[in-house]
Amino acid sequence: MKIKVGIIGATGYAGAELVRILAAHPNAELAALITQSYGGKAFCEVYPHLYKHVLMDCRELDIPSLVQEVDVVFAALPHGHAVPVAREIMKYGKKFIDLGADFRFNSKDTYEQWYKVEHADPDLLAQSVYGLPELYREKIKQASLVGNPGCYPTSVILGLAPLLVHGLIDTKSVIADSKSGVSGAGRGLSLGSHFCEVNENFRAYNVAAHRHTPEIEQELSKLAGEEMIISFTTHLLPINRGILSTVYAGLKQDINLDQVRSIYEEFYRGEFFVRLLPPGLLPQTKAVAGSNHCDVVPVVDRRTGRVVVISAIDNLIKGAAGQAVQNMNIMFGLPETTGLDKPGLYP
Ligand SMILES: NC(=O)C1=CN([C@@H]2O[C@H](COP(=O)(O)OP(=O)(O)OC[C@H]3O[C@@H](n4cnc5c(N)ncnc54)[C@H](OP(=O)(O)O)[C@@H]3O)[C@@H](O)[C@H]2O)C=CC1
Ligand SMILES: CC(=O)N[C@@H](CCC(=O)OP(=O)(O)O)C(=O)O
Repeated sequence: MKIKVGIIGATGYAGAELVRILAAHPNAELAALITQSYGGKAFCEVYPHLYKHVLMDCRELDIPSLVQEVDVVFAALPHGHAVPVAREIMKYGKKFIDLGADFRFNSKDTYEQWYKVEHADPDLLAQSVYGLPELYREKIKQASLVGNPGCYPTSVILGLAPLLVHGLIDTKSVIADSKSGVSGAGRGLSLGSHFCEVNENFRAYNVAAHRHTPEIEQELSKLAGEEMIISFTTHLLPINRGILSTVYAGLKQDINLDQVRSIYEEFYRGEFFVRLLPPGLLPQTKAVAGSNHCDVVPVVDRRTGRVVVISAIDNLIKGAAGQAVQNMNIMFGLPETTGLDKPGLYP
């Protein structure tokens, strides 16, 4: 039996990655590719790399007909747009996975404050599960509505989780310094994404104001069991895909690297997608590009008493579409790695 899938926002960068992954997924069947601008056009005209792999046309959203054809719907839309769509689709008993920010928050007020839109359905928000499988697998199994994590939060939370669960770091001392490739900004045109603005350039943006800050703080606070506030700075790298986060935190006790590494080994034992790299290797964006892996390495700096954690993901895969498919696999009782077990591309 194949899971019938609809994708709303299939023509964005995250949506197109969903299409690519699901076209090769042995237990999924693409049923509807929904767009706002390309109705009636062949999908492979919008994304030629999928010629001969995806034969469908794009179409516009019509919920009554869509729900007759699908078991699950993914939304890869700008924030604010998924809520009304999820509400209608879920009335028909269909599962819903949102790649945007509309269902990630425990608090409607926090979402509204940072995303500057009203949340149109707080009751639905309360039903959603935060879709980070390595932390919430059991809840995701029961969920009908999943808020897929943001790309930067995935890298920072997976990097710090073992240290927080073991109470090893000073929770007031965390600084996360993250860098992303340009596909993180989506396919839409904007001055900041132009070739001449990005190429041979490197800059910080949204300093002390990035909207992923409260999402990261929400999850770190749950892991720590206390309210956490962090410094979080994002930077734009002149590459297509990839996020590298460098996270600094003060250690609360004298602990050596071997002890820290064994805590990570234990925490991520059995997790295929999170790779604690062996001594001598450090995470890099090229080593995860095209795969659903999150590479992690903690380093103890005994001179400063800090731990430095480096983590890397592909923002479009573990940071978006791959993680969303991982969630779908869990929600439908499939092995979690189905359709996602391929290594990335190198160079
Ligand atoms: N890019 C990334 O690395 C990540 C993205 N995300 C999230 O995923 C979502 C999609 O991001 P991304 O793919 O980058 O964005 P894109 O800008 O590349 O794509 C947006 C998609 O949404 C559709 N769309 C845009 N505006 C509307 C609207 N008003 N009504 C209906 N559909 C609309 C577009 O349709 P059309 O093409 O027809 O105009 C397109 O399919 C966002 O919420 C983003 O935050 C999450 C993690 C990582
Ligand atoms: C490089 C780049 O611009 N990245 C985006 C990623 C944010 C994103 O995808 O945000 P939501 O999923 O929370 O909507 C940014 O920093 O805004």
